[in-house]
Amino acid sequence: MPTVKYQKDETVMGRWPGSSLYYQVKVVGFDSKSQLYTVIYKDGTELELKEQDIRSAAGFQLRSRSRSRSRSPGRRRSRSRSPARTTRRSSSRTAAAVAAAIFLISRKLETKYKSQLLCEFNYLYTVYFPAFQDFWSHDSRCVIFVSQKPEAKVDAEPEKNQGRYNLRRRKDDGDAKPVETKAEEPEEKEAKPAPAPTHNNILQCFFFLYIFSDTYFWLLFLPAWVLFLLLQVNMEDPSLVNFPPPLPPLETLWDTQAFGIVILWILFQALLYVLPVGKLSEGMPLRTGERLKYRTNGFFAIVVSALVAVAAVYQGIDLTYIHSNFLQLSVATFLISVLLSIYLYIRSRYVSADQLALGGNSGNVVYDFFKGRELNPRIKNFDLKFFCEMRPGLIGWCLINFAMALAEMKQQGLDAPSYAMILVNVFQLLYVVDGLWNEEAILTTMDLMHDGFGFMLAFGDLVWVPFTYTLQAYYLVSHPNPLSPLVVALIVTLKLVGFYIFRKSNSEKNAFRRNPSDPTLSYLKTIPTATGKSLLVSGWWGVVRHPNYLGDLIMALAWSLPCGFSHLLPWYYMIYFIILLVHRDSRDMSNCRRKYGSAWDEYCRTVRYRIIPRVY
Ligand SMILES: NC(=O)c1ccc[n+]([C@@H]2O[C@H](COP(=O)([O-])OP(=O)(O)OC[C@H]3O[C@@H](n4cnc5c(N)ncnc54)[C@H](OP(=O)(O)O)[C@@H]3O)[C@@H](O)[C@H]2O)c1
Ligand SMILES: CC(C)=CCC[C@@H](C)[C@H]1CC[C@H]2C3=C(CC[C@]12C)[C@@]1(C)CC[C@H](O)C(C)(C)[C@@H]1CC3
Repeated sequence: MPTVKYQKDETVMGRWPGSSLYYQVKVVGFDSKSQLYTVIYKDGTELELKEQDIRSAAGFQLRSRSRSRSRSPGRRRSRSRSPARTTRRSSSRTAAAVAAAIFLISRKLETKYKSQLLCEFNYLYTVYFPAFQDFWSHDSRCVIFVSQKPEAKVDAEPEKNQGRYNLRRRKDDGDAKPVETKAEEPEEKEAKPAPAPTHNNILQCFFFLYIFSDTYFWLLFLPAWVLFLLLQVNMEDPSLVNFPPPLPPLETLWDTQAFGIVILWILFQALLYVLPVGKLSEGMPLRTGERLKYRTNGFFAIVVSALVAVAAVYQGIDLTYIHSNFLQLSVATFLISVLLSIYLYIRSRYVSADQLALGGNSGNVVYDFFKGRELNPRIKNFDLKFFCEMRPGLIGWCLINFAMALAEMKQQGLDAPSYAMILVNVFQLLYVVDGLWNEEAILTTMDLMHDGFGFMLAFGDLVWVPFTYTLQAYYLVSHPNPLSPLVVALIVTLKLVGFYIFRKSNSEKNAFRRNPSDPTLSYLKTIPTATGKSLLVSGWWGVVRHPNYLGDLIMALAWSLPCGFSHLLPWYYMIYFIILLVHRDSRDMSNCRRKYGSAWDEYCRTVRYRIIPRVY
């Protein structure tokens, strides 16, 4: 191609359709008739782009940096010419609030991390106040930050969504029938400019940023919160106003035996995990195109663990030790999660860029330690993230619940556990067993596909899940709540409804992602996207955007109801879960918006509610 601007095999930056994001692409050809370049993205997606949607890689970096001099008159001119910007600039109060926020936040951090923080600001605001994303993504400081990250997305154009492109679906795409062929159209409609953020939005944003993005805050808060809950549940009258709860002497928190027991438990689970029993499942394709293999024998692991636990009881081993030494066991597990996170951080310094997650590589040690750098840390075939997420904590949760049932019988002199305890035990066991039975499905979740493995997940999987998800059972040990058979029947019905929605919707998406041309799913309507993947727009995923969260929330309600309404503590899981799922939904929404662009907007227009039909 001697006369064209970009040559075959040249690495350039190509605009991602429907957005103002640029990725590194390779030129594979030029069609002189249509004047279109065929380019290939790193994940193998081929697109046809016009010349104006391509930038030279070197010039691009330079431009991004030079644009950072925000006081340059040229820049000011180009920004104010954009109609969307004019609207956004209308509020000088907004600008003042942003400036104040930036100033205050920047003072918190060393200069080196400022730009990272600004991007966190953008991310958080995107999550809480999506309108702000558009506004902020034009800020040059963010451009600098993202352009410094390896393989990161780069936003270089102030005039958003003006790119015209011609899409070609990936050759190997085998998705089910599309509901429309929007992505095949040569021209994309102009996206509506986002509404201008208000002064209050900005201040709220600042508040969220200040509190939530502070990794130090979270690092201290999460363990302290677990400690607070565990101290509360031991009290006769647990309440938020018991603050601070009476602290036991510090030296009683450490117990070598408890530490040994936790280590043995993790090793036992690790042994079950490596046994050549069960299926070897393939994970989703990585950025490199590679697919990792996972030993999905979780169901086998829980069955063996249950048999061992029952055998131990028959051998006279007193499992109520778990109840009476709960605090010590949690402290030991916390220590293990910290040691594991340190190991994960150190090893992540030696892996190639391909193996890093997209978040969590900011260069700020504490932030990266918390978020996790490496995507799939493995020791040979032993996948640490997958193992921790699905085994010691999850199966430990059921073991603890079982021990609480024994402790209830002992403490209250019962021959059998109470109805409430049985319901909590059976419901949560069903949830875990279901997760392990469908273990393959976890390979398509956000955590496995996108998140790095660091303190947050290590602590979440090993400490948070087994020691806070068991609070209802723990609570019932010393707070009996008799239930009539009618109430039992109603709660069971609620649980079954929730479970049905949860299972059906998760299975539908999982089956579709694994094989989009699965004949059993051919009745479903889909929307094609530029990435080659399609979005389900009928069936469960046509009712709300996260039907699986809806089912999960209904189940959570059924877990709390058996504990009654005397205290807030057994409702803690329900409250936490609403916050977690609303946050995850927002995070997922902005990720999908980035990934799928206008196709995602189309999906959101068709399926209007996020989690609860006609409500939210
Ligand atoms: N008990 C707990 O503590 C807890 C905590 C969190 C989550 N969970 C449960 O874990 C399960 C997994 O949750 P998750 O947060 O990972 O999210 P998820 O809902 O399973 O996955 C979201 C992903 O699904 C894909 N997707 C979204 N809409 C789609 C559509 N219309 N058609 C096809 N694909 C679509 C997108 O990924 P791609 O397009 O990239 O495939 C999106 O990123 C849920 O059931 C949740 O309730 C439980
Ligand atoms: C440290 C904090 C506050 C959060 C860490 C989050 C972490 C505890 C959760 C993130 C994804 C969750 C999850 C399950 C358990 C809790 C998490 C790991 C899950 C394994 C529970 C069982 C289900 O059947 C499931 C669908 C397999 C769940 C997948 C997601």
